[in-house]
Amino acid sequence: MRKRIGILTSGGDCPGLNCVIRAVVSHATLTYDWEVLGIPYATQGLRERQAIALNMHGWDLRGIDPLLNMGGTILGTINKGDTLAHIDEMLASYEALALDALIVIGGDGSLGILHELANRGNWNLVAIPKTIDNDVALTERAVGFDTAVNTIVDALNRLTFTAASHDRVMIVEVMGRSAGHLALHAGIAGGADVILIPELSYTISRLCQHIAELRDRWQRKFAIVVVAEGAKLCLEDVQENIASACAPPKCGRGQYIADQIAQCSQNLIDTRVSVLGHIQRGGIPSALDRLTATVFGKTAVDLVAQGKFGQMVGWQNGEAIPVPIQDVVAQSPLHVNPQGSLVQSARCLGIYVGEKT
Ligand SMILES: Nc1ncnc2c1ncn2[C@@H]1O[C@H](COP(=O)(O)OP(=O)(O)OP(=O)(O)O)[C@@H](O)[C@H]1O
Ligand SMILES: O=P(O)(O)OC[C@H]1O[C@](O)(CO)[C@@H](O)[C@@H]1O
Ligand SMILES: [Mg+2]
Repeated sequence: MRKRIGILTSGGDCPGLNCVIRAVVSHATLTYDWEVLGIPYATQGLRERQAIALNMHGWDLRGIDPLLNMGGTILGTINKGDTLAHIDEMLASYEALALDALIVIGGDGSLGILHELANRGNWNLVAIPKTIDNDVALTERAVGFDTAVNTIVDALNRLTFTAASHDRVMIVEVMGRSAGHLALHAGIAGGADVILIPELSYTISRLCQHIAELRDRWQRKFAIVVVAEGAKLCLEDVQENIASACAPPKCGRGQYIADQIAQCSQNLIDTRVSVLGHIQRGGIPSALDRLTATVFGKTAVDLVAQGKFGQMVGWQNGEAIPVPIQDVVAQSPLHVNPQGSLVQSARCLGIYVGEKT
């Protein structure tokens, strides 16, 4: 019998989601002649029993396929809501839509929620990792991360010249509440002098010392500081700074660090803060994200064809392979390894990445 599969995107949007949808729809229809239903707004669409028929090639009048390079998700997404309160409606929807399988594209948070739903409803679930945070376990790639890194690197390139022209310390706040992959990758690739991430706490005195050293020892009058939104102070500094007018969450991490740096020395240090915010989630997907999205989408459809459910498509050692969603959820969010090559390389290049653990 002709299969009917559902597909949804959940969690924060990112570049490359449409490219996954394109690959799934193309492979499912061309190779297997299945019907593909898009569930809008993730769990909300499931709850409201909404579905849109997706056909091959969302071509415009000139025959261009916009899904290859369009940011965001044509299905819409959500990253909040009390799913447990509406669990029965969602379970009933899967049955009512007569789905043979559901392909979900999500980050660690979404995969946890959908895995739970699938267990309770006995759904045939296949997952694809996406997130600019890159914190999904058991995969070396997640759709959207590469584009976000490139977006930040582009911003750092621009900020370096204006920082150098004015002898300023530029503080650049990037996303990453609990994992610092984005800050670390972009910071190294973008030539940052300081990278502060949730996994490695920093001290104000070492931060100030590093900025002073750049100036006094290396005659560098400007500096680039990349701060993840979840960067953490060392415990002793937390106690001292708790009463500070601008301690997080009263202010963002970037502004807080700018204030601390400005007070570092008698010499006036001129600071400016750029919060990149949701710019990091926008833009057209990079070539790498398009490739990852395409292979992930194709592999997910094959897993459905083979009846291999409860699996996420992961990227390991240059190949797309199935990994149990249960293990992914148990091991996520994936944190930066403080002893890993990236942190060690950053340190050897004279970047302050927080204290050694
Ligand atoms: N579809 C959803 N429905 C309800 N709550 C959600 C949904 N997606 C995410 N959340 C909430 O957001 C929390 C964190 O998820 P998060 O925002 O990290 O999404 P994600 O899927 O991991 O994607 P990303 O990290 O890329 O945004 C979850 O633990 C959950 O509380
Ligand atoms: O503003 P929103 O959409 O709730 O999401 C913000 C969060 O989502 C993420 O971008 C991941 O997509 C986090 O790094 C960030 O903290
Ligand atoms: Mg997440």
